[in-house]
Amino acid sequence: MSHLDDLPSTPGKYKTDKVPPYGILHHHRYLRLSKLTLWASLFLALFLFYLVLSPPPSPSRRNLNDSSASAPKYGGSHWEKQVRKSAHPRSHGGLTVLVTGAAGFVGTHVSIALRRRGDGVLGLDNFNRYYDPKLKRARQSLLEKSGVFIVEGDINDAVLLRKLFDVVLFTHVMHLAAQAGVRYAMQNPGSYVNSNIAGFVNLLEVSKSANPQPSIVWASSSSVYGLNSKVPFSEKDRTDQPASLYAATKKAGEGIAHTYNHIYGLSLTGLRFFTVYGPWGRPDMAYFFFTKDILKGKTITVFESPDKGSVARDFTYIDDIVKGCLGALDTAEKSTGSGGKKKGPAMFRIYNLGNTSPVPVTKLVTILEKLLKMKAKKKIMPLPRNGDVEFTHANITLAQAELGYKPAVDLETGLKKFVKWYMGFYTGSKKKSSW
Ligand SMILES: O=C(O)[C@H]1O[C@H](OP(=O)(O)OP(=O)(O)OC[C@H]2O[C@@H](n3ccc(=O)[nH]c3=O)[C@H](O)[C@@H]2O)[C@H](O)[C@@H](O)[C@@H]1O
Repeated sequence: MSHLDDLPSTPGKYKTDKVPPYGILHHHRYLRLSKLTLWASLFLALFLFYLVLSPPPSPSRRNLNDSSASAPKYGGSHWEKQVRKSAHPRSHGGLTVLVTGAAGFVGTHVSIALRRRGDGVLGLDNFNRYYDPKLKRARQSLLEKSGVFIVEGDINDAVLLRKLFDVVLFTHVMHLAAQAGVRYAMQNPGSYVNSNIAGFVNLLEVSKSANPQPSIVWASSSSVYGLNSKVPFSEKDRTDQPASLYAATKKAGEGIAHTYNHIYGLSLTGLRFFTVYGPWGRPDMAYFFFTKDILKGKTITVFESPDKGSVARDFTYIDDIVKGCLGALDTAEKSTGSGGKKKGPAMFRIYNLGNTSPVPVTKLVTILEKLLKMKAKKKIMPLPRNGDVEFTHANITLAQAELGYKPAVDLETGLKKFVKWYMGFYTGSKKKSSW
């Protein structure tokens, strides 16, 4: 057995042996060992010297989703000024909100709504390439016009997050940055773990250590109901049968959030969104790419359930979702901890934000055909085993009672607004939507 075998596996517990006081043989062996130790120390010193001198790895390189391999785009007095200005509320008593995923679909709408009513909003987004970053950049321009600055960075970058909390005393975090999409989870499972689990934990870690701790509202998903067949879905129903990795990471997020609420006194509110759609939406969602494909004369695939029935979704219009998000922010109590220490129990809430009227996907197609004045080329296919569930239907009693949430837009009205925006944005049609 070499002396190296004696090294304990736990770092920091290693103690050097004393000089053996016996026998010449042992003495020679000791001299050889001392030389070895000397060389090892020299090598260690050089290695440490190299570590001190070499720059830390760029956070963007540690991040699977990041769109750029360049150095982080933050820091400096000009940057800090922009951050402070954007986060500063214009109205007395306004909130100071960090919106993660601000260049995303829901993030853009929520940021603009907050800014319009006088709250301070700072955006954070990594502009990844899950879908066309040009759309995200267009949303960014829109936000800039409203006075919302987006910091380009990742929720996994703890140094950046701590910096933001140093510069601004956020009262709230609206956490919308996530790897979305149900079916893509089969292609890129790591991205879901990276954003929806690791990124969320990173944000919670930084938030729990902040002083004051912010109140956090975050996006969960209707997909957590998975194979639950009891309708409409109520927050009390079982959520232990996810049908996709996406759903599993969103469900994990709810458990993780509960832990941080329990241990650190963070005020946390999870919103289970039900298939959100509307202007500036996500191109990976069916209503969006159906529109694109119908206009191009391309065949669309419409899934049907195993009993040949239609698959249905509780499609929820973006403006209704925004009202639910603002209601959640406004009713969120303060976190009770500070600097990583819990001082008392804090609120933990979960709400469904749906529309309460599921619509078959076949009906969605019929409405689009009418609005686009074009017949869709349809291919009906049995629902593949790709994570999709057959239907969703929200019970919103709780959100109605506690957040004042009241969805008001039906699918036809909402799609009309979406199509108007789509034509204006992609085809340059004159009939542009308001923003
Ligand atoms: O409610 C939610 O939590 C989720 O809503 C959507 O997920 P999903 O409802 O699956 O929305 P789409 O991907 O737009 O699909 C809508 C419907 O169209 C169907 N579909 C989709 C794609 C396709 O080619 N054909 C088709 O019939 C799906 O099976 C589904 O019933 C979002 O994409 C998720 O990010 C979100 O978390």
